[in-house]
Amino acid sequence: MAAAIINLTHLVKKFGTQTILKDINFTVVPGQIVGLIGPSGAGKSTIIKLTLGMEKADNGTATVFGQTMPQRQLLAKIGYMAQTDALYETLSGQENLVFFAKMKGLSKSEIVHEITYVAKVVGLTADLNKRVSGYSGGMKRRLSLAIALLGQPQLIVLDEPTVGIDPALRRQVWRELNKLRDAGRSILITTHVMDEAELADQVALLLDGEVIAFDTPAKLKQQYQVATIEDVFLKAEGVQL
Ligand SMILES: Nc1ncnc2c1ncn2[C@@H]1O[C@H](COP(=O)(O)OP(=O)(O)OP(=O)(O)O)[C@@H](O)[C@H]1O
Repeated sequence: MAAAIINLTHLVKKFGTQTILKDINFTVVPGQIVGLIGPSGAGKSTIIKLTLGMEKADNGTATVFGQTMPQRQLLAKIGYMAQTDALYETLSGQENLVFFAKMKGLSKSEIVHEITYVAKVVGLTADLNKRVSGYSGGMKRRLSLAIALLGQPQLIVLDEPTVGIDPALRRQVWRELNKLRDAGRSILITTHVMDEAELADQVALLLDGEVIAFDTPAKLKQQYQVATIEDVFLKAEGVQL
């Protein structure tokens, strides 16, 4: 098995007296899409922040490319889309993309090529010259996703990327994620959309501070004797089906 790109071992995170994450263990290997699902407030974003070194664990380790984050030299290898957009509202979509492409250290010719590609993936080509302050919520999410994809990063971490994205475009985004996975990239994605979780290679089911299941969607459905990932989720929560 290829070396893990993300490796989470016995992660514990507390906020005040509340233990949000009790013992989190899973890996993401090259050429794999891992979908992290769990109820609202379960700690999905917190896992991502611990992974990327934006929060500090109370116990356990999180490594990315074998190192504890943050590591400046690894940032160009990672595309991250946060749950809340961090965009320059007074700049156009194009100007935002150029800014972040430069931050990632892309060359002038790469910038032109990469912006054309990512804008097409998220369906923003025609809107690139508009100011972001005039974008809808969905357009802002799409721009954030485009920024995460810039520079063909080896690891892509997406926190609820398809909120506010219509079904046709969501499919297009997933087609692209599959292509990136097939090219050997690693993708960690959190989602509330259960039929989206079915598209991941491995699903990590987060409940009560632990990953209670980590398997392919097919195996999870078999294990829980249900037809959909939504039902796996409900059954795991103890809901009578
Ligand atoms: N900086 C913080 N200080 C205190 N509590 C926090 C902090 N960050 C997160 N929490 C709490 O930790 C819990 C997990 O939050 P988190 O955002 O990781 O959940 P989530 O699974 O991503 O939720 P959602 O799906 O609604 O985005 C929540 O109860 C939240 O209120």
